[in-house]
Amino acid sequence: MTVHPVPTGFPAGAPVLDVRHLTVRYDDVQALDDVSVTLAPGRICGLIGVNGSGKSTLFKALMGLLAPQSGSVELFGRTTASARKQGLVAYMPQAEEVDWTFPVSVSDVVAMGLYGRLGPARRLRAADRAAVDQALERVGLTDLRRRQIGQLSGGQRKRVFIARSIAQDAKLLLLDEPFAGVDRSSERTMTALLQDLRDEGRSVLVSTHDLAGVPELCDEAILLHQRVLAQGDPAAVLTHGNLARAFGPVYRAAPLPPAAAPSVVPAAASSPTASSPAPAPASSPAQSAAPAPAPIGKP
Ligand SMILES: Nc1ncnc2c1ncn2[C@@H]1O[C@H](COP(=O)(O)OP(=O)(O)OP(=O)(O)O)[C@@H](O)[C@H]1O
Repeated sequence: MTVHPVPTGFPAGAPVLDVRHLTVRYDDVQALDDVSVTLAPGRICGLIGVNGSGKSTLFKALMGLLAPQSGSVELFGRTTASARKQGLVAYMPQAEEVDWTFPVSVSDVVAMGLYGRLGPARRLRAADRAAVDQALERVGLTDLRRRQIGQLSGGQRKRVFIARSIAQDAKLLLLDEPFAGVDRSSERTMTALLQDLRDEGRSVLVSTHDLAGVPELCDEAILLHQRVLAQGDPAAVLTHGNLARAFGPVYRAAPLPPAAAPSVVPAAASSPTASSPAPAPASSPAQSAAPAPAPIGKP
């Protein structure tokens, strides 16, 4: 398959993701405070942070699923709505946000990645069916294509979403904890797959609690704690000092070198409200509406 890593006319070297001064609140909870990040084409960026540090909120803001109080998001130099309409971006929400009982098969879900380019009847043409088949084959799920989506293992479900983004030919993948609940073997398979997609010129923003896997998987990392504490080369970002700032007392009580870090950072690690380096400004306007859950039918 010929892959065009960025849309035609997109300036060479421009960031595919450009977030500036993004601030998001849920009523009295400050989730993101003045977050600015960029991502270049053909890069995998790990998004690291304690539970509650704002990772999922950032993904939802990038997808336009919630409205920030201030700041801007550009994907491929355009609005999120425009990038989504053109199928440039694919999003894998956290597993608990997906209704796995939805009566659709594995191949139905993968085909949903094509909806943006189908007519209102959503009838698949031969080329569309071929794209679904190729995507399923690429993630190793051809044999399970007729299964109801909920009848898959955790790792297989994650691969369905990656297949959907491949069928869609998304240039930017936003993956919220794709390794959660996935065994080591599936994690290795997914790591190789994401690196292949990266090598085709696609970009990936991936949140993970697996600190030990970051240097192998990622070209760069962002350490988030309401604010961006550090962004850059994983070795420069995942230092003792930065990890202690990001993870608080739990990390300080049992510091570990990144290479030997536990595969899952304890969920009991301090929340931003417990050891916030970025206290919420009292004057920020409140956001009362919770973001809409990501239905399985929307790429
Ligand atoms: N719908 C909501 N309404 C109110 N507060 C929310 C809502 N969603 C998230 N929050 C709060 O916003 C903050 C950031 O949450 P978010 O889910 O973005 O963190 P996270 O880094 O993704 O956490 P985790 O690693 O546990 O998934 C937390 O304090 C959380 O409790």
